[in-house]
Amino acid sequence: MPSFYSIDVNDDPVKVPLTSKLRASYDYIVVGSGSAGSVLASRLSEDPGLQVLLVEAGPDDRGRTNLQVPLAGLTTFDSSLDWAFQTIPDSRFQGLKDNVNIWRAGKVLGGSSSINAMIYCRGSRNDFDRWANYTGDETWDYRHVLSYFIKAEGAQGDLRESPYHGKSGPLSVSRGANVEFPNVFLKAAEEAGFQRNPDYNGEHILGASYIQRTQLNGERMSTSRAYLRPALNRPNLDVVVDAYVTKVIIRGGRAVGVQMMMGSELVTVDARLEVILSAGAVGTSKLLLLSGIGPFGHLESLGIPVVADLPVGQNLQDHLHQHVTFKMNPHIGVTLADFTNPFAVLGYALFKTGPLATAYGVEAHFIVGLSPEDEASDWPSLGFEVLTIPSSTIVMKALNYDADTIRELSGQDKMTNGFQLLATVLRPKSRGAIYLQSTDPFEEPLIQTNYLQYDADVDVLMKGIEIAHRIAETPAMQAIGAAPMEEFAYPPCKSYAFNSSEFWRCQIQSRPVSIYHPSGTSKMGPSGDPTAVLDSQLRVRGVEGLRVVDASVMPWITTCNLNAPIIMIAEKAADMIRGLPPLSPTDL
Ligand SMILES: Cc1cc2nc3c(=O)[nH]c(=O)nc-3n(C[C@H](O)[C@H](O)[C@H](O)COP(=O)(O)OP(=O)(O)OC[C@H]3O[C@@H](n4cnc5c(N)ncnc54)[C@H](O)[C@@H]3O)c2cc1C
Repeated sequence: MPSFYSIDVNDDPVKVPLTSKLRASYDYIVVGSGSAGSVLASRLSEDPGLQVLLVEAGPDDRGRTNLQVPLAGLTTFDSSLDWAFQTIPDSRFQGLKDNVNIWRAGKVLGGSSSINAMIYCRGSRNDFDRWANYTGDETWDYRHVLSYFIKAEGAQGDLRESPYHGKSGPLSVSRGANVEFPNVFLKAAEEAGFQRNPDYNGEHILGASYIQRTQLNGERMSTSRAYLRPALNRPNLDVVVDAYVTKVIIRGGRAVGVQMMMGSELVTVDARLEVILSAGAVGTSKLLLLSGIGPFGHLESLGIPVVADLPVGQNLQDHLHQHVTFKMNPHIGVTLADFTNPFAVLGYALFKTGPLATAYGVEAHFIVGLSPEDEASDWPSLGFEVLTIPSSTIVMKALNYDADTIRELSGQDKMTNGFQLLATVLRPKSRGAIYLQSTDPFEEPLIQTNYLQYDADVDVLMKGIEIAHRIAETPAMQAIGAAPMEEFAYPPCKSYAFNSSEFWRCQIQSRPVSIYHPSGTSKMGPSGDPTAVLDSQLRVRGVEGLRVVDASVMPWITTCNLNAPIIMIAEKAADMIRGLPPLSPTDL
């Protein structure tokens, strides 16, 4: 990390100490401090009559500049702050090192919200209406959950004027272009026949828009910063870090506590009311399975006594993307050199804008419904994250491209100006699963993605590639010299004519990459549905005192990024757990 990054952007100079002494028991134990867990711990401990423990496997996030300066977040990949889960090798994925996807996930206070690209996008109205129809619980419909999105949000700038946005919640959301390129992109999208959308979290989601970010004054707004730090002084909230939960203790069909490793010590803490798992889709699946809650046959094969026979780990969904990469002439985006460019660093230090304020270079969002019905009902199936940064060895390593590709493409590090359109399948048909390898809680789980199981998912990516090229051919793009990067081909695909459909099918099949949205592995559902793990109050079926609140609970993945909906889920869950009535629905 260059020394320039010693700019102090820590907003907690007092550094309230985290808990050092554990009590023997708490009313609620929340496992995992990510997008969901930090929200829950904060909201539950608003009631001074409740004692709450938040347990996090990773360290404190405060004082770490790379978790605060948006562009520097890239340096967390493959560091001790990244779980870097590996999927089961798939021989189709020859363009990836060892044929695996590496799933980035935050292992630190704030979880993945501390290392993500900060895009704030709630999803389509239809996503939530479908959850409500399926569960039979109307409080999951859009009009109800919108009240929780609004409660969470502290919108900045012009967003505050919209009734769809919240003004006084803890989670700052800002928008703004930090570099010039998104202006060109939005003009080009219009020239290609797509609508501009002034606010994809407003009345409609479809269209091309400037990005909205979980950011305040150019700094990252993780859930740790937004929710946890203001609550650290509460005497009824204890937070332990570097504490790895190994199982939920269940006695007589009731969750009564957790077991965790703290250093070399195995510690047990009791829960008087509930244990709440917010360890992310992978972490929560592992913990439930280790605790005897999962598919009977799988648990039995490992010799784990079965507490509840439930489809934990099944229904795994993720958003998969294909990079489409272009060069351009002017310096109107972000370049690798900006990391150390004194002007960029000084500009950020003084004004908190410029390339360093962009998270991984994402500056615009472009969301498309591919059929006339989806267009009419405002339900996307294809999305683009618009990255104003060219590809590079750093990016390719993060995506786990194989050594041949990285060697072949290493010349790109010298390329200064370029952009990437990440065509993403937003409503995947493919379903994967998470299993245990063994009963060792420290062993990696088995993650079977089943990516591209259905041609329909490949077709969405193909359509995305076509649209990306259409946009690059517009007058606005031609004026900046936009041109596809032929040399960005995965070597075996070079035998096909560049840009032919065979070429792109080959690229997609050999190198499909996640945007790190695993979800759905402990879905909520209606009573009597054997495919559901939770009821619509997020309680684990057949076990008392145990809930799941994180990405796992989604019956269907939402059609945009996941941080915002997970925060909404946690806000809503906090009211359920405290026995408060749900917020009234909006009339929007
Ligand atoms: C690199 C990256 C970029 C992304 N970009 C975006 C984006 O721009 N916008 C967006 O909306 N979404 C984005 N996402 C996705 C989004 O951030 C995640 O979907 C979301 O944060 C997941 O929330 P969660 O609460 O389910 O899990 P997490 O936030 O991952 O939290 C789980 C927490 O549990 C802890 N934990 C796990 N196991 C244990 C255990 N056994 N004991 C104790 N603690 C444990 C983990 O360390 C972690 O802190 C991105 C994700 C990544 C990784």
